[in-house]
Amino acid sequence: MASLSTCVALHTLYSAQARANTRRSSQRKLSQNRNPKLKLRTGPNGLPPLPPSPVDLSGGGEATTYIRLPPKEDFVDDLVQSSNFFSSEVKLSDFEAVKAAEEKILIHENDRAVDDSESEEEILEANLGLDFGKFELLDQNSVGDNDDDYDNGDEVLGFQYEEPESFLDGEDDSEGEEKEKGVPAVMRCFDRAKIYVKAGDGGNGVVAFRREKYVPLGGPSGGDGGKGGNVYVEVDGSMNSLLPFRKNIHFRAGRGSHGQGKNQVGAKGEDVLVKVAPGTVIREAGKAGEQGKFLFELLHPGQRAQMLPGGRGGRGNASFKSGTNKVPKIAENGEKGMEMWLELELKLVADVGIVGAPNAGKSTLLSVISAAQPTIANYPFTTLLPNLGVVSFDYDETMVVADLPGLLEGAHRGFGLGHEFLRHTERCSVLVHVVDGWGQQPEYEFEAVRLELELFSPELAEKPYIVAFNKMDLPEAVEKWTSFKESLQARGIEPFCMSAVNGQGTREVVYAVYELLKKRKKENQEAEGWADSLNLNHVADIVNKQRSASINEFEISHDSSSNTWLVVGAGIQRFVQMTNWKYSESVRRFQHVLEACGVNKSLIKLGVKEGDRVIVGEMEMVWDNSNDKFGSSNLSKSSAGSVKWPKWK
Ligand SMILES: Nc1nc2c(ncn2[C@@H]2O[C@H](COP(=O)(O)OP(=O)(O)OP(=O)(O)O)[C@@H](O)[C@H]2O)c(=O)[nH]1
Ligand SMILES: [Mg+2]
Repeated sequence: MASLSTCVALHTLYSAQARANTRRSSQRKLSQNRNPKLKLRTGPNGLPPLPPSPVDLSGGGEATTYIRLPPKEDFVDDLVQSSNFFSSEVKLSDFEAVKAAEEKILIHENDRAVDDSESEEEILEANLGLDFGKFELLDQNSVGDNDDDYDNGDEVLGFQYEEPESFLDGEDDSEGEEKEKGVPAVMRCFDRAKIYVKAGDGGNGVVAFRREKYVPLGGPSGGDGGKGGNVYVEVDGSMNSLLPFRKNIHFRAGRGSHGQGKNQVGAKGEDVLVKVAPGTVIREAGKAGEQGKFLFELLHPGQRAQMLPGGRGGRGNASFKSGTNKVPKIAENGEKGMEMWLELELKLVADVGIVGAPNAGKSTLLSVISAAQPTIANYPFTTLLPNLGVVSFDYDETMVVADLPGLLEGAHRGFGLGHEFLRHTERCSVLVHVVDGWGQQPEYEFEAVRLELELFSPELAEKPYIVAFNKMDLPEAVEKWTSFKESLQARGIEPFCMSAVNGQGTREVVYAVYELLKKRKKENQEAEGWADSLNLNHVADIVNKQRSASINEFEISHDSSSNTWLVVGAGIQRFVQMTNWKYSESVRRFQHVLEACGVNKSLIKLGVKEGDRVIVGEMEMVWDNSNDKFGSSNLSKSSAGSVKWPKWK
């Protein structure tokens, strides 16, 4: 297949320099390293296959240090998983090797005769594109030493392949691994998280009677339980990632206090506030591998949505007092707070997204047009996380620009890093496509990245975009510019040329983007206005509606093999959950309710027989034909005729 290289020239140049530098320094540092953990074997060309050193922007190709390094494990993980770091060249076509590895996996899957353990190892190697044979274990001393080695800038890397840990404490392991394959640990959970929220349970009501001097027969005075705490989700403008959910994923609101004597109502449970970054989409967690139901998205700082309302407090006996029952010995349990798993997904709220192949100069462009200071270096995947910058114009007009990690061929299928962040571009109104003018085939690079965008999402490909041909300060780029321009013009696209490094042509690009953005915003204004007026509490409203479901609405299903009848209905199930069975009057009330809401009648109609099991919520009973009521050793069969129960709310 024709070479799709974007960086061949760069890497040939770089690799000669870098190898000479790194060989010298690694030899020096190897001798300083007192406790090396793993040693790299010499590569086929006699040179150690070291990862490329970053090259400073200002230093014109001089080796320099990283501006900010991720923790060592992440760095190693990243290196191990991105096989291309081991080769001296990184190019779009490099991922042919990965494709070949994929095919290898398929062959292994088909070939049942291959020994399992052997094939597993090969598949792993194929996945990583890494030949484990290149490393040899020298010393298995404590892992803690690694940090020291790292801090000293030691170039003997402790390569260890570790299973990526799930961000969900053991839940949905397989899904997480598949989804986050190839992403360094520091980035996991950055823009996706799965959290558990639970509204507070209501406090229980109590049975109490007033006893006071000179107040004979003081009457019932058991207070109601307090309401459980609510769960809110709020946008915190200072957050720009979902990183806090990497460690803390459980959010439980406080339960309401129980009621007390002297008609004291229990205190309300404490609310819980889940803070998310602007641009977070919230979904109900779906089954493994499936996307859950969309609930809402929070865009602006300060926006707050009530997610789950707390459970209602149970009524105390004072609430059950009536003309016919002046001494009620009955109280309710507090209502259980609803719980659910939520999927959070952060999509950056940027106006403009800068996309392009790795090393094209995206971060350099952002650093020139805004005050943002992204890491810039002469190696692919310098940018691991999106960077945001604000471009200011006259009249206080601004636009937010996001610089995204580079896209590779196959990115939509998970190669490289860019796909992890493509979703961020979904919210951008306009894209700037930076093309590396120093690459071997800029037209091909352009096509490949466009195709990735299309494959990821057709809507993304439809977004208006501007093409910026970069590195025009280099003669190689100038040579290619004319043919690139002509080929794009033939397709009706008018590309811009610029040199991000010295700022030439960037002004034109920025103004063109801004014009496009203004036009786009105008078009979208109506839709945005509609979106802003959305009711963010609609989830809580649904829960409240479910709670107020009538007790008369239920469905009965029958399992003839076990002679079981299942009565399902939100109202009646809630009633069972709130019934406090330790009071005998509760049992009578329960019988009465079943009679009144028509469960008994329906069961008789459907042909319930003596001894059949009937299940309502947590309650299991046996049908007793003698008086058409449920019978059970626990349940009283006495008539509840004289008990007046309050209307169900
Ligand atoms: N000569 C020249 N070099 C440039 C120009 N723009 C960027 N570079 C260099 O290209 C290299 C890559 O630049 P970055 O801005 O890090 O590229 P990127 O697209 O953000 O790369 P990734 O984050 O890895 O995807 C750096 O060494 C820059 O100095 C330019 O206009 N001219
Ligand atoms: Mg970058």
